[in-house]
Amino acid sequence: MIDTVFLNGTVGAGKSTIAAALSVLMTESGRHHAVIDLDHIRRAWPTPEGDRFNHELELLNLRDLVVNYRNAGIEHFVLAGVVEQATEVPRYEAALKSRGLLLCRLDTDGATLIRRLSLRHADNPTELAWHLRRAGELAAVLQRAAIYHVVVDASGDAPMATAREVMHCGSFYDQCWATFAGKIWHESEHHEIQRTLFLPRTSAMRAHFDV
Ligand SMILES: Nc1ncnc2c1ncn2[C@@H]1O[C@H](COP(=O)(O)OS(=O)(=O)O)[C@@H](OP(=O)(O)O)[C@H]1O
Ligand SMILES: Nc1ncnc2c1ncn2[C@@H]1O[C@H](COP(=O)(O)OP(=O)(O)O)[C@@H](O)[C@H]1O
Repeated sequence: MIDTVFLNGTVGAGKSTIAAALSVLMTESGRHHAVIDLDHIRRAWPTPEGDRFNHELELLNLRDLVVNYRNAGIEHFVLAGVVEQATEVPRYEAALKSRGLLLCRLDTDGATLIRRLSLRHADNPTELAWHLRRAGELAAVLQRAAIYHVVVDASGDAPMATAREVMHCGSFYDQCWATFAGKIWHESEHHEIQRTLFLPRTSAMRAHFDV
C-alpha cells in the first residue's frame, strides 16, 4: 500500500509546487499527511567532501522527523526532492518506515524550465546561471537513470491538475502494489507494463481517487 509519494525531478521541475498542491488534495480527502521539502532539511554549510548536496544529513534528518510525525498521527508523506540512483530508494523507505513509496518523476519541458527559473532567480544572475546549468545536467542524469514508477508532465500552468494526475497514478499503483511489490520499473519494462496495465487506469483510478 502506498503511503508516500516522492516527487523527483530536475531543478525547477515543480516538485515543491506540486507537493503543496498534493497536500490540498490529501487534506480534502481526509488523509493525515505531512509534506517534507527535502531541500529544507539538507540546507547547511559547509557540506562534507564528496557529498555536495548533504544527502547523508538529509536522510538522518528525515528519519528523526518521521518519528515525530508518526507519533503525531501522520500516516502519509509527500516528499519533494532528488533521487539520482535506484539504490537510494530503499534508504528513503527505511528512513520513512514506509510500506509503499511511489516514485514519481515530474518532467517539464525545457522552455518552461527556463522561464520558471528565470522568474524564480530574477534577482540573482549567478544563482540563475547555476540553476539553469544544473537543471540541464540533472534532467539528463534522471533520464539516463530511468528510475520511477510513473512520469507525470508538469509543464502545465495548473499545479492542481498536475497533482490530480499524480494522485490518479498513485491510486493505480496502489491497486497492483501487492503484485509488483513496489518494484521500480526501468524504461523498457515500463513500456511493456504500460501497454498491459495502464489501460484500466482511468476508470479504476478515478473511482478510487477523484476529488
Ligand atoms: N542530487 C541532488 N540532491 C539534492 N538536490 C539537488 C541534487 N541535484 C540538484 N539538486 C538541486 O540543487 C538545487 C540547489 O539547491 P539549493 O539552492 O538549496 O542549494 S544548496 O544545495 O543548498 O547549496 C535545488 O534546486 P531546486 O530543486 O530548484 O530547489 C536542488 O533540488
Ligand atoms: N504549474 C506551475 N505553473 C506555474 N509556475 C509554476 C508551476 N510549477 C512551478 N512553478 C514555478 O516554477 C518555479 C519552480 O518550481 P518549484 O516548485 O520551486 O520547483 P522545484 O521544487 O522542482 O525546484 C517556482 O517559482 C514555481 O512557482
